[in-house]
Amino acid sequence: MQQYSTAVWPRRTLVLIGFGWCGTGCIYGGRLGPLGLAVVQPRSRGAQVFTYRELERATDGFGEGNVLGRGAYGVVFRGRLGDGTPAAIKRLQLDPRRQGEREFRVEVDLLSRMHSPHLVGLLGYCADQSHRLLVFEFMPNGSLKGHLHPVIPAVDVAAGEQRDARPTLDWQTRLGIALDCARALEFLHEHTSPAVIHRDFNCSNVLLDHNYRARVSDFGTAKVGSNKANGQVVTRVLGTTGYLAPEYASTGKLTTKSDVYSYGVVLLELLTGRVPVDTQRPPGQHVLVSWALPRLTNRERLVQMVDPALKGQFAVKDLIQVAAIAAMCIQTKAEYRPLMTDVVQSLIPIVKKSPSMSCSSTPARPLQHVVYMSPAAGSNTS
Ligand SMILES: Nc1ncnc2c1ncn2[C@@H]1O[C@H](COP(=O)(O)OP(=O)(O)OP(=O)(O)O)[C@@H](O)[C@H]1O
Repeated sequence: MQQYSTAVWPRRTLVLIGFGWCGTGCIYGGRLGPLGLAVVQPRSRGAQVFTYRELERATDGFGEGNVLGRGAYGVVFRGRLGDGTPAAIKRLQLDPRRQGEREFRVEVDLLSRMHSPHLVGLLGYCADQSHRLLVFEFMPNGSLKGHLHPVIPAVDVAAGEQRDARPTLDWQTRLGIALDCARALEFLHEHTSPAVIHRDFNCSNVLLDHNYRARVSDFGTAKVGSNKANGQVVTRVLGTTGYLAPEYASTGKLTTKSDVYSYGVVLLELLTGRVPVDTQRPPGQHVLVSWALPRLTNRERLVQMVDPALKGQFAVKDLIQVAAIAAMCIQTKAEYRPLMTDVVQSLIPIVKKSPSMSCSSTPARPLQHVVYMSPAAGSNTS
């Protein structure tokens, strides 16, 4: 029983009490609401609770035309809430082992407490009978993956189209995205106590707003670390192929440095436009990290490995600096990888050169700098 997070909805006001886990079950305190939430007085703005009917209305009955994307745990729909707010509504598919239920609880619990302009905000949720839905801020430019690695419809491939119709992200936009993501992870690792380890940082979990500013999403598999250095915990290996830090993949030993490795992979994707694992490429080029590593420290080979779409947009001096950051992040030895604060500080002067990017060390929206968390919160058994 511990830690408080707030959840507010128009008619009833909630504060979650003891929203924690004990083995496979949950412990709650106070008078119980839909999720076992205790009904008490408001403390701050938080996530709204929606009924299934409200979200059904918001998405025109979860129509196919409103599908924004599909992930491992469910389908995401575009919607408009009763007050007109645009939203992305994720309807979780609960499997027989109720895997989705655990992700739902972790996501509601963590995002109700953590507020940063670099994380996708949770507007609310629905736990009506067996329905589990999460309501997020709508990010009009979708995922970074959709921009870097667009899926070309089969019909366009047949017609000889090589690329998605959307313009390719330019160098400065990519740098800005790299900085926003670094700040998101810095917030989780260093401004939250104990640290939160995202555990599945990859380019499909980076979403872009109307200005192509990035925010990190998908906290369903996140872990709250211990109070040890880097919040080390030993856990079941979850995550996405190509992004897993070697020590985590082989031993399950998870630290904030596992996220730093995944960040390095995303940085490589931004630089090269390549996916982390591509078995269609010639031998020796299947795994992005192994292909890129020797090139990152060789000026000539480095320039050649950059996404051809970025030709003529960058100064080689800046490229070398970004490559050096990527090389540090993907080091095999976790302890040699930098802290995300170091990454942020290294990127700021490079991004600053662009007049279009805001890169003051104070974010545009006030950052809630320290969020004290119970170690049990988010400590899902997986
Ligand atoms: N807040 C949002 N605003 C706009 N689009 C979103 C939002 N959240 C998700 N999407 C879209 O829905 C897609 C699916 O998201 P989801 O989080 O379910 O899965 P994923 O991250 O792509 O994959 P996985 O769950 O396997 O990690 C995203 O790739 C994105 O295109």
